[in-house]
Amino acid sequence: MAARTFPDMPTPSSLLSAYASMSTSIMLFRTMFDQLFPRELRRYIIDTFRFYWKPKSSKLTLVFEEKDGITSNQMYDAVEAFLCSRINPESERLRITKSAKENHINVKFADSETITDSYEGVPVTWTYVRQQQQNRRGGGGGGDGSDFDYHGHNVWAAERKYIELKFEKKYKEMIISCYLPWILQRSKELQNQKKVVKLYNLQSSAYGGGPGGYIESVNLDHPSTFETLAMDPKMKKAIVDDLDLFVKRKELYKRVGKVWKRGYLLYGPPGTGKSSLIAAIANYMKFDVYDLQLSCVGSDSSLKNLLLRTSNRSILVIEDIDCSLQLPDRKAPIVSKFSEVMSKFPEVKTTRDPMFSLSGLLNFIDGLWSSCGDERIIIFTTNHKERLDSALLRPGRMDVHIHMSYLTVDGFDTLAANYLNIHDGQDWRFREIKELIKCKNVTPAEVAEELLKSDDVDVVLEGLVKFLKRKKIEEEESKDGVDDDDEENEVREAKKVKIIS
Ligand SMILES: Nc1ncnc2c1ncn2[C@@H]1O[C@H](COP(=O)(O)OP(=O)(O)OP(=O)(O)O)[C@@H](O)[C@H]1O
Repeated sequence: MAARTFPDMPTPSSLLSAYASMSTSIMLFRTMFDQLFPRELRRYIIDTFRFYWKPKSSKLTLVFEEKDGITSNQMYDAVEAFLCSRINPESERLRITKSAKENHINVKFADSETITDSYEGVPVTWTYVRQQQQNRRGGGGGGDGSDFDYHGHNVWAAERKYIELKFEKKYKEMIISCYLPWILQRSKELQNQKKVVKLYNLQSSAYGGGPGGYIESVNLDHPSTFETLAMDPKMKKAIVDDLDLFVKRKELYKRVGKVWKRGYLLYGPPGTGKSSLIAAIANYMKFDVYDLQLSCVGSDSSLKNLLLRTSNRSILVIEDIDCSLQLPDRKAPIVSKFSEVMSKFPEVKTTRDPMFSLSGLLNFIDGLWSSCGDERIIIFTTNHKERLDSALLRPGRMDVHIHMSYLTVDGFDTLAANYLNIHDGQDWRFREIKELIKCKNVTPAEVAEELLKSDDVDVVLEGLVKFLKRKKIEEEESKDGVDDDDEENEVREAKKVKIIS
């Protein structure tokens, strides 16, 4: 059979000559283009051409930066928490962390690791990125571990962390208006389930707080809960109800234009459980605690930097406010430890504001959080409420005043159950102990100390009776001068939780 021929097929030699003439034309065009147009115009034409002819990607990438300026990015935190719950068996790289105080290992997303997820059937890809960036500033420094480059600039490495979300462009609306809000909600639920509450120590860099402020967190391993607190049961209930109401009222706060925050003032003698109550609130709410050392804040601006580093759903604690702020007048400047030290060396120039003021603190509580704070609790503690400036106590600043009293008989029942596992009626000495407690000012801390002295219940209770009797005698000896009315008032006050607003 004769071989079939294709008359329209170009022959190899015709293909070769077509290619040769085409390359000659291109070279000719290029030479003309180079000769006719100046360099800048050529570049402009080429860039425009490239812009319109670049193949368009059908994918969109959203970037979640760890920081938004100097404040933390709530969306990044939410996504990070959410992705920890999405780690699957296919993951190839995971980050493992554990601090000395933690008794479990944390498994986290490692850099460059990718996780695929889907929302309403739309596939999305998450990638975690960590980048070392070299920053440069002129002169000085070096003591913070940074280096100098060959121009004498101070160079230090900063880390940029971000998470990328990639998906088909056509789902942009759905991802932004449905998927991301769902992640925010989900991360909140996950946070509520989290077992570990963190404690951050807020102090400015001048006092060892690191370049931007606070030092690393530790787990708040405080065992105190509302069950273990020796406190009037009605008072406990009033506090728990107030906290529950506060978290439920997001919409109300928004509607009336108030910052979603609640201020508590805990006052009472030392050892009555103010710190224990803070820990109980943190454990109940699962909120992290930021302990602000006012005496370690150099100026209004470092206070601002510190407060901007705190996150939502947290408790800001300022203990012993009367000792931290020594001036009763809110307009008067408060010379901080830092300023006090620096004032002794006038030759040392400092770029810091010279003083830190109470009005700075108050403005912050009101102003700063109105722009970037949600679901915040602020707790002040003091042993001397009467020494505080009325500006601190007014509603809106300190909404609930809680008097932490000396031990009550109900409080003793709680301590006995916690420490000795015995209850009222199980031991004949309870009656005598309660009579002594009723007429004596004894703190829960003192009684707790006695209850720890032995494992033998008899030894402990006998020791406690002796301790209380001894205290009674001591107090009676030094009683002269103490007004009975004052004591009665104290007991009456003890039963109060004052909700101002
Ligand atoms: N109301 C209480 N219920 C249970 N334990 C308490 C209570 N008050 C004190 N304690 C015990 O006493 C210890 C010290 O109490 P805590 O530090 O909470 O008192 P405080 O009022 O904060 O004292 P300070 O004013 O000196 O800081 C606690 O660790 C706890 O063991």
